[in-house]
Amino acid sequence: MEKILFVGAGQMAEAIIAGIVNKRVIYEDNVYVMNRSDAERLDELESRYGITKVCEDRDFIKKVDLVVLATKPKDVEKVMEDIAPYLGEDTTVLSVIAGISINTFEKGLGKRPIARSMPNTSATIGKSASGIAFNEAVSDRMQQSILSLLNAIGIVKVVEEDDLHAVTALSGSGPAYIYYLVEAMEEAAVAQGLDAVDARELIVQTIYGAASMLKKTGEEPSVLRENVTSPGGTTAAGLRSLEDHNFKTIISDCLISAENRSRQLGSSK
Ligand SMILES: NC(=O)C1=CN([C@@H]2O[C@H](COP(=O)(O)OP(=O)(O)OC[C@H]3O[C@@H](n4cnc5c(N)ncnc54)[C@H](OP(=O)(O)O)[C@@H]3O)[C@@H](O)[C@H]2O)C=CC1
Ligand SMILES: O=C(O)[C@@H]1CCC=N1
Repeated sequence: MEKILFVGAGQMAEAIIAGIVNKRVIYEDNVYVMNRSDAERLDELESRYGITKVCEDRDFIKKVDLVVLATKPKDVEKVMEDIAPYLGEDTTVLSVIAGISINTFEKGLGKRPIARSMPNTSATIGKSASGIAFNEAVSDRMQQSILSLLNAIGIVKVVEEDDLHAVTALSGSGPAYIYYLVEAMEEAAVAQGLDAVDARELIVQTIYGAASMLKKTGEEPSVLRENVTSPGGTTAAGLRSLEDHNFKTIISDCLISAENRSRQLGSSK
């Protein structure tokens, strides 16, 4: 793949750009970005990553191999209208937009190679957990190129398109749940008398250590949990409180709400 153009220059576009440029999957000279109106933002991305902004020159879109759509779902109709006339016949489109189906893109952009993915913002440091589905027009070669891109920013699972709603709820939104957990643990620890800075460091290391244990030992989470839990001890007391508050139901409701919202975003188009 030679040239990539990001349409949309927000949080998610930057996370992917940072990941692929820092990992050298593609030279920054071959990465381009455009947005709707925020010129300062394009300058910021240019100077931060050495990539190139595309402003008025819509014909440039014809010259790229891959267009990454990274706008909000509500803007998708307008974006498709804006870029459709300029897409080359074989240009592949990779969406990172939550909820919007491949079928919607085929209708708005014509039958062409389309990949629909769901990365997360940890792409910034090469730690995204992404899901992806392709339409049948994406060649094996292009699939491999796109998978290489997503592998460079973390891990990627190829899934049935419909499962992307669940992936969005799980790993697309997932970092926010973990950050919320950190906020809650920190507030509670400070209320118990710990220094906020110490508490933050202890929490981050605890989450990092637990995630690393899961990854490195390959052990079941329930086994690792039991290893921590002494009979009649502190962990058992803490876990009992989580059970009393229906922790698993809370998490299940959280994922179902997010999945439903992803479906709604798609069906309102
Ligand atoms: N943030 C996250 O954690 C994740 C987000 N996503 C998905 O990524 C997408 C983008 O999210 P996020 O980066 O947070 O959003 P932001 O609001 O940060 O960025 C949206 C970008 O889209 C641009 N834009 C809007 N309309 C147009 C248009 N007509 N033509 C060109 N550019 C346009 C905006 O430009 P301007 O500023 O000039 O208006 C802006 O640069 C969403 O669809 C979301 O579902 C997926 C995974 C994770
Ligand atoms: O909140 C959202 O809709 C987007 C999709 C996944 C993460 N952020």
